This record gives sequence, structure tokens and C-alpha cells, in this order.
Amino acid sequence: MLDKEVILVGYSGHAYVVADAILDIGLNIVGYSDKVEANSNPYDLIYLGFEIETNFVGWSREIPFALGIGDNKLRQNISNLIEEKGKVVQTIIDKTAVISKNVSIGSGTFINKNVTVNSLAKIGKNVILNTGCIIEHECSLHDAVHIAPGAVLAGNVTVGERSFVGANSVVKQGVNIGKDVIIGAGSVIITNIPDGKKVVGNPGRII
Ligand SMILES: CC(=O)SCCNC(=O)CCNC(=O)[C@H](O)C(C)(C)COP(=O)(O)OP(=O)(O)OC[C@H]1O[C@@H](n2cnc3c(N)ncnc32)[C@H](O)[C@@H]1OP(=O)(O)O
Repeated sequence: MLDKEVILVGYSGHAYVVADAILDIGLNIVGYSDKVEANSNPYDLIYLGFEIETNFVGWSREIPFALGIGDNKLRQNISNLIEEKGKVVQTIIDKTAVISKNVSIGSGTFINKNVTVNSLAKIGKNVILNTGCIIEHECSLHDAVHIAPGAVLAGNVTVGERSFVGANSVVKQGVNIGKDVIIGAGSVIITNIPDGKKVVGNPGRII
């Protein structure tokens, strides 16, 4: 069962979307943490301070954290910090997502509106499956991956740690994408991609 309250980490564009999903599934956001208090506060949240500080109020309370950070490396680092402090990093799944019962999903992962995850897919920790993306059967997504809105991963695709698959991209079945890869919006990936590469176009070319 989900805890009733969370602390939202980060409070910009991606965090707004996460906040929306959190509230829709009936959780309460007790406040947000960020480097400084945000100028814009669309969800009327209380500023709790910066989670990097040792005296951050969240460290003395037994409330799980929800990650509102879009950057893959930063999200992974903050998640590690929260776990080192002995706190829980909450998985957030929007109520409109359609997920097969035999999918595994790691802590800290966020699954946004209208996402589909099919049979036997494995989703790591701190992953973002953004609006309407499709993760087909037996895909394996490592930690801190971000699949952007509308992207389609066909069956048995592997995506390495911290890689980003741009909006509306398509990855052919069985393709292996390395770690720290960036795939541009609207790309079509038909061959394996080595670690650390940036790829755009149809068919995808390394730039
Ligand atoms: C909810 C959300 O908003 S989630 C975020 C969703 N956003 C996205 O999916 C956007 C993903 N980002 C992109 O597509 C970016 O263009 C990137 C990361 C691939 C490349 O960005 P940069 O490194 O700044 O590359 P830059 O803009 O200099 O372009 C380099 C070359 O690649 C080409 N290029 C860049 N992006 C693409 C693309 N998506 N498709 C085809 N060609 C592209 C450029 O035209 C340029 O070509 P040229 O050298 O022939 O002139």
C-alpha cells in the first residue's frame, strides 16, 4: 500500500507533472525541496529547504520522497542520497497508465499519463516513462532512463543506465541502447547504439 504523504524533490516543469499524478492517486504533498524557494508555486506547496543540507527538515521525518527531477544523472544522485539517509524513494504511477501484471518496476520510477508497459518488461529504479510512451514486451530499462512522450520501444529492447529516448522516437525490436545515450526527438533506431553516443534521424545516425 502507498504511504499517504510524500515530499516532492524539485519544483519545475517535470515536478509539476509528477505533482499532478501524485494528487490524482490521492497522496498528499507535504512540501517540496529545491535549491531555493521557487518563484512560481502552481500547487501551493510549502518550501521545505534544500535536501543537500544536513539539517534539511525531511531527514528528520518518516515521509517518503517523490522525484520531480528531469535530469537523469541528477535524479539518480538525489535518489542515492535519499536512500543513504534511510528514507524511501516512492514509485509514482499515474492512474491512467496501463501496466501488465508481470512487469517489474524499481523504486523512484515515475510512470506518466497514458503510458503502456507490456508483458515481462523490466523497469529499473528512478526511470521516467513520460506521457503516452509504449514499452513493449520483455523490454529492459536500466536505472535512471527517461523515455520521452510518445516514444515507442518495440519488443525486447534494452536501454542502458541514464539514457534518454526523445519524444516520438521508435526503437526497433531487439535493439540494445547503451548507457548515457541521447536519442533525438523523432528518431528511428534500427541498430544497437554504443554507450555515450548522441543519435538523431531516420535511420538514426550518431552526431
Ligand atoms: C515532457 C518533455 O518535454 S520531455 C523532453 C522531450 N524532448 C525531446 O525529446 C527533445 C530531444 N532533444 C533533441 O532532439 C536534441 O535536438 C538533441 C539532444 C538530439 C540534439 O541537441 P544538440 O546536441 O543541441 O544538437 P544540435 O541542435 O546542435 O544539432 C546537431 C545536429 O543534429 C540535428 N538534429 C538535432 N536534433 C535532431 C532531431 N531530433 N532529429 C534530427 N536531427 C536533429 C541538427 O539539425 C544538427 O544538424 P546539422 O549538424 O546538420 O546542422
